[in-house]
Parts: sequence; structure tokens; C-alpha cells
Amino acid sequence: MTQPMDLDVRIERDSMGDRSIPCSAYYGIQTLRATENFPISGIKPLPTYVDACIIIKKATAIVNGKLGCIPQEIGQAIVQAADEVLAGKLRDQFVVDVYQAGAGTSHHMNVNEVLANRALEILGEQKGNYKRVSPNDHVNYGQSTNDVIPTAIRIGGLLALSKTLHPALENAIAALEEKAQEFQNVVRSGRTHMQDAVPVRLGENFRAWAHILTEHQNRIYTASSDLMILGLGGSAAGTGLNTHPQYRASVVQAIAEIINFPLEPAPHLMAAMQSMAPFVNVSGALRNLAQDLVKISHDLRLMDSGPKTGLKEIQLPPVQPGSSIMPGKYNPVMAEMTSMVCFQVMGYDHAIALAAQAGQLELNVMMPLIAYNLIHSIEILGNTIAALTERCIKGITAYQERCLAYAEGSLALVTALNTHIGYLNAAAVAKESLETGQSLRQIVLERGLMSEEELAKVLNLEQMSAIVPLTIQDGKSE
Ligand SMILES: N[C@@H](CC(=O)O)C(=O)O
Repeated sequence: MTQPMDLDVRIERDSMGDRSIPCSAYYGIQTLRATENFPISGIKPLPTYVDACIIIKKATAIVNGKLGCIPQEIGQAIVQAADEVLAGKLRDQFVVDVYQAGAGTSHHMNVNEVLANRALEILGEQKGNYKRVSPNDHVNYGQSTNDVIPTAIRIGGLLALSKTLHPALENAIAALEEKAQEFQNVVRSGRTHMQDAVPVRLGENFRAWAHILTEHQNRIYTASSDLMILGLGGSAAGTGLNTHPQYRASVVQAIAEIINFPLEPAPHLMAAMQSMAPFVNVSGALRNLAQDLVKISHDLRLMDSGPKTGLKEIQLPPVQPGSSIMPGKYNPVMAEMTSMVCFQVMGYDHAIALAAQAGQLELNVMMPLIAYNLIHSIEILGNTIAALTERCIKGITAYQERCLAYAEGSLALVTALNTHIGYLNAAAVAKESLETGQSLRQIVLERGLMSEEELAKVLNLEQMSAIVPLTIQDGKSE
């Protein structure tokens, strides 16, 4: 149905009919219909995902222009429009809710329409004059949502990893290693099953965390190498219908030059379109990291518990008053926030797994969910680790005397006596110490189990808490 003319609107037509669009809008009729269909979460596409789509459109316009598939000047105008968006312009024009049409056609058409309308302006035309620059025939030449969106998730994932998560992990690892150095001589009681265990060094706890994060970073690097294999060029069903024979290789090369990653064309386009395995793989690596990060943030909270009624082995830097009612209370807020973000990442991973197995025949239409969850997971994990490093890890201090007092009071010190007096004798000493309050040392001497000198040598906390070096076969240590 044709709508009444209004000076502030333009009329656009698609296969369903005419609609009026605000003249100021760069999006068009298909975007308008999508916003009406999907008023779901109010969450707009992530900027990194928009960047990924625009980068793809820039590369396709360059290549299709060069190959003569679209007029050169139209290709150039689309490239200029894409560069403007990448520089931060028109960002409010990407308006379709993240929970939207299957496969991502709505967001994809939003991108095509914004670029077409801006290209029209660049060419001195009115917005909406799609006979000159068409969102479908020019911006989308030789493409389909079905090859563009899985490519955009790959590019978005790579951009998010390189901009947020990897730098954040590197800084966190460096900060933990610095603390490991600082706390190297702080002896504390180990606790296993939340019960007293043999002594350890606080510095070694931090070194272990640094090592855990390094291993996760390596796992994420390995998983993300899958994202560098692009199925762009498959068009609607992975056959490449409507594409120029030289398009597939050239367009992957063009994207590689724009983002500076060693990208490769997928060896099988249908496989690249149908399988969500690369995203599941990266998401799984993120989940794995999140699980250990929860453990670390819970450890920080336990060690910091108190100040009067808990362990208080370390002090997390107070960053804000903790309580609305209890004055002078400071809570481990950065560690608490970290745990919650990690739970969200695990939830996203589960939804990604459900979406990934829901593909049918030539296409998996659940890609919008995967796109949002994967890129958001990477970004919130990166931001969380960065904030935790700056506002928590770097400012941690240790209560060395309290740590040592706990270690000295631990009944598990008798473990070091096992090889001298036997497990059963050592257990009897521990039991008596717990019942009478007498020190382990006193009881061993009273029972005449060891000499004073021998005991002093064995019950040396510094030595007990040092890590036994890895010795290789010829007897040399690392
Ligand atoms: N996802 C669409 C294709 C496209 O939007 O290009 C379909 O398969 O129907």
C-alpha cells in the first residue's frame, strides 16, 4: 500500500510493497521491517560485528569493481562509504536487534542499505534511489547472507581477540608474574579440601595462576586459527552461484590486507557454510578459560576474607565502599564481578552449542545468536581481565606474618615427618597436638621419636614449601 507523502520521509519499495522511511535514515525498507518484527532485547549489533561486516563489504566492492562486476565508480563510492563507517560515522544506523531473522539476513540487509544510501550521497544522488546504487545488486553483488555472516563471525572473532582478550591476558600474566616475584618468600599454609595442608609459597600460587592463563591463551590461539579459513564466495548454498571465477581468492586476499591477518579461502565452501565447529571450538576455549578464572577469583576472595573473621592472608585493594548499611566495609568487588562474567561466558557457550547443532541441509540459520554470543564473550572476558588486572591484581599486598603463623600452626606439617617416623606415628603426633594444644615439635621430642637437630632440619618451613625441582634422567636439574 502506498503511504501519504511527507517532506520528512522518502518512499522505498521492496518485494512486499512501499513503506515510508525517515529522510534522515541511511537504513532502508528491509531494515525498517526487521526492526518492527524483532523488538526483542533492545540490544543493537556489537560494534566489532558491524566492523566485520563493513570490512567484508569494502573488500567485495574493491574486488567486484576491479573484476567489472559492478561499475567502478559505484564500487569506489561503496568503499568510501565503508571507510567512513569504519572511521566511526553512521554507527547509529545499525539498528536490528541481535535476536532477529535466522541466518542474519536482517542485519546483513541493514549493512547493505546503509552502504548503498551513503554511496548514493557520495555520487550526488538522493538516498533511496536504488536504481543507481542498489543494496542487493551492487553492495551485495555475488554475496549471500549465507556466506557473508559466517565470514563476519570469523572476522569479528579475530578482531575482538586481537583488540581485547589477547592484550588483556598478556597484561594479566605479566602482573601475576610480578606478584609471584614479590611474594616468593611468603610462606602460607596450603589448604586442600579446605583443610590444613602442607606449606606453600604465596608467590608460587601467583606463578601457577600466570601459568594457567598462559596455557589458556595458547589454547585460544590454537582454536582461533580456524577462524582464518573463510568460506566467502560460496554465496547462497556454497556453490558460488553469481560470483566471478576470480572473486573467491581475490576477496579473501582483500580482507587479509585490510585486517592484516593471514586468511585463506576455505577448501570446501559448503563445509565452511554448514559447520559451526570453528565457533564452538573458540567458544569452548573461552569457556575453559572462564572456568579457571572463576577458580582464581574465588581463591582471591577466600584469601582476602576477613578482615577480622576470615583468612586475611592477602589484601585486595579496596576500590569502593562495599556496603549500603555496614560502614567501613570493603568487598572484593572486582573478583565478584569476574565470576559473574565467567558464568555468562559459560552460558553463552552452552547457547552456542545448541545453535551449532541446529543446522539443516545447506545452512545453519542460528548464526545471529552465535555471532552475538561469541564476540560478546570475547569482549566481556577481555574487559573483565583488564579491569581485574588494573584494579585488583596489581594492588594486592600480603600479610606475611599471618601467612607464616597459619603455616606454622598447620597440623599437616607432620607430613614431613612421614619418611622419618612413619605415617602412623606422625598421625598420632598430629592427633595429640589437636587434642592437647601442644606443638608437634614438643610431642615428637617428648615421645623421643627424633632428636632436636633432626627435627629442626625436617620441620623447616622454607624448605618444605619450596618446589622440588624437575630433575632429568642424568641427574641434572632444570
Ligand atoms: N539467508 C537467506 C539468503 C540471503 O539472505 O542471502 C536465505 O537462505 O534465504
